[in-house]
Amino acid sequence: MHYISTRGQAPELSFEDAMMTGLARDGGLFVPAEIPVMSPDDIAALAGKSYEEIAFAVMRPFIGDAFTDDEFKAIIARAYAGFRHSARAPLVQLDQNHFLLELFHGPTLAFKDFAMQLIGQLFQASLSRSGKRVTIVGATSGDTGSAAIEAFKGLSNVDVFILFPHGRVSEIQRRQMTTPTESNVHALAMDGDFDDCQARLKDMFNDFDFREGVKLAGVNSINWARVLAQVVYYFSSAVALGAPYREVSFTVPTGNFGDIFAGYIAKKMGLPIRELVIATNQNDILHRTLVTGAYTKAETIPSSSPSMDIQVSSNFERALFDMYGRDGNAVAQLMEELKSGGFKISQGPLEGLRETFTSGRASEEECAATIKEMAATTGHVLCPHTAVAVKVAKEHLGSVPMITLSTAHPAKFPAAVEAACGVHPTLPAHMADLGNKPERVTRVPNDLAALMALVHERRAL
Ligand SMILES: Cc1ncc(COP(=O)(O)O)c(C=O)c1O
Ligand SMILES: N[C@@H](CCOP(=O)(O)O)C(=O)O
Repeated sequence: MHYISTRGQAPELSFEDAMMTGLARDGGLFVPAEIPVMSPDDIAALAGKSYEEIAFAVMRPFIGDAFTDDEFKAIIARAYAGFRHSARAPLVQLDQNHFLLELFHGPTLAFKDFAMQLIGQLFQASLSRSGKRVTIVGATSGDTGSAAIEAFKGLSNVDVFILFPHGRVSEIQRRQMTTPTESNVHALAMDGDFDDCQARLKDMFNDFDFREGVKLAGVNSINWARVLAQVVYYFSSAVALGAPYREVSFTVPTGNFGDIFAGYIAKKMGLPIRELVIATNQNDILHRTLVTGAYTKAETIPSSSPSMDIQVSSNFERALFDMYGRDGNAVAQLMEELKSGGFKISQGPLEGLRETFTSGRASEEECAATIKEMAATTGHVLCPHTAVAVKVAKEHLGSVPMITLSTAHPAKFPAAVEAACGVHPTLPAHMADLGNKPERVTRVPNDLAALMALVHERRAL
């Protein structure tokens, strides 16, 4: 299995090299040269299997010879051992044909743990084999950062620097990143918004001297391994509801497009998915793009679902690559145009996108009203990201089961949840003392040279 860049100019890499490299050297994102397909019989055979067994069956064809079967099984087992629910990703029925897929039972209470816990184990296995050490720099709008810190804290061969937008994450999200005491963890509160953080991260990857000098690695969903790990729960949930014999649809609260792109991969692998619905908050660039055909950046307006406050939706590039017939030059051209504000999608690719995805948006008022209504009618207290998705999913209910991804625990956003429904969601016991711990954070400017100097200075040699 080889991985190619969405911009067509970088060398093909193996799974392990693509994972350790993060961003391709031409600025593109790695995707598999071919998507392995599972037959209906292969999918039927997943019924009754544990999450870990499904994870092995779904991901194994993508990893090539990076790990033996036994090594990979052990890595998967360690990754999910710390989850607080034996099903790992349980389904909860909301209505006759509407289900929530709860993805917040991992250590940091967000869906990011599914991929980050696995990547943590994969990196450790790879680094202990090679004897190398790496510097991870990540950009977060709230959840990736804490999940990365949890997965890599205390490791002797990794430094982890997390850029988050100052003042634009919830207090719980911030404390998750600023209270760990391990010396290899560096929380950086940057001036600007998430797009600025992600842009500086990509700038670091595109500075080859810096990249080589600090042995830069990335664990955002620019890293293919992140997307791959997220494909698994599409299979586990669809099979639980009758796949391959019954179609299902998914609604996914979307920001950086990694999670819904994982659903797209599941569909390409043969999972019978009828609709993949993109749910956006008021920062609705993806919804507008599907409606108008123009990807046009707007000002990011802070919302109660801060992890989705994004304009430059990184993984959309992977979808465009497929829709443009895997033409790297065409994608490179679009990404060049994006630097000056946006681009128009040609008719054929746009039709492809519209056949593959549908979309919707929820305003702040609609998000709050959904939290209130769901608490009153079902007793389920939703996080704002999930509420955005539930609102949009309800507009797409049809004859097949709709699975809405519930991406974070409501206790990560207590102020917004309490304001919406009057319930103050409490943190699980393992995080109960989060508010009493001292914070350690460095305020940094939105300045590439200053950030690179800080990483150089702080990382352990
Ligand atoms: C809670 C939550 N929901 C939804 C999203 C959006 O996911 P993605 O960026 O993969 O589209 C994020 C951020 O990634 C998140 O943290
Ligand atoms: N919403 C994310 C933004 C980064 O997304 P990623 O999936 O590319 O890591 C967050 O919570 O940080």
